[in-house]
Amino acid sequence: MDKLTGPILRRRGQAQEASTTDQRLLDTRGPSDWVHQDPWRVLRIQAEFVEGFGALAELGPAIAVFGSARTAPDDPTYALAEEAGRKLVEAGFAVITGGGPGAMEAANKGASQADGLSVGLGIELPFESGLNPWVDKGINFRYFFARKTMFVKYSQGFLVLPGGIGTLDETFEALTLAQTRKVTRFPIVLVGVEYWSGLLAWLRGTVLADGKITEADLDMLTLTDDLDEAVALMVAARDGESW
Ligand SMILES: C/C(=C\CNc1ncnc2c1ncn2[C@@H]1O[C@H](COP(=O)(O)O)[C@@H](O)[C@H]1O)CO
Repeated sequence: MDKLTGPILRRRGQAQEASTTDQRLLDTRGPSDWVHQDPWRVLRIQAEFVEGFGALAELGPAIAVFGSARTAPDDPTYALAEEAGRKLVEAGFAVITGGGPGAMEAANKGASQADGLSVGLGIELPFESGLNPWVDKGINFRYFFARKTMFVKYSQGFLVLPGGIGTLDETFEALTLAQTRKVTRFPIVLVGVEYWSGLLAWLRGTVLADGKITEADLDMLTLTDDLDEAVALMVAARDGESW
């Protein structure tokens, strides 16, 4: 016998519902464990996309700045991140970070103090840190994948400061999307020659040498210590010039 529960068809021994969907909706005495189940989570995930798209749709040109959550305020990289935030604003960009501490906080601080748009895409973590005080427009996400979509959709370039696993994840996500042409090619600039050289040497000496990537893949990355060069690349890409 066919049994239809909403759009779901069940036949031949598939678990049968004892009631219809609308009966269960109207029955307030029913169990509430469904709010913790995956089908319900899909709605929360959708809500994150809707809120993110709604909040960021009119942002204008923006650059994502990635970098370590652990960069201390007395670390020279903190000052560099602050300067990056400021210079990006002076070049006409909004600055998007992960909204957390360290390099994210510094880039938001530089952007905010330069009277630019300082955006933080925070993430709910088991250890609470919250949005840093220099975020002027913030969204808190539960799901990393929804948050990552926002970085890629609303940034015209990525400026990557020294960082750890989170920074590497974000950088390689951008590289994967650019390599597979899921996004238009955009600048991905690693700032910090000493810090990033080892990674680039390994990519060239092992990954490229073993045929797992091409020279063109490596060309997607720019390595520099010079923030002006980094910002100039972002500007050229935004203005449709070759870079
Ligand atoms: C580790 C600590 C707090 C973490 N808080 C974060 N808040 C927001 N975004 C974060 C946080 N941690 C990582 N991220 C994302 O990854 C990148 C930095 O990761 P890394 O491993 O530190 O390189 C960053 O760009 C964020 O998008 C308490 O110190």
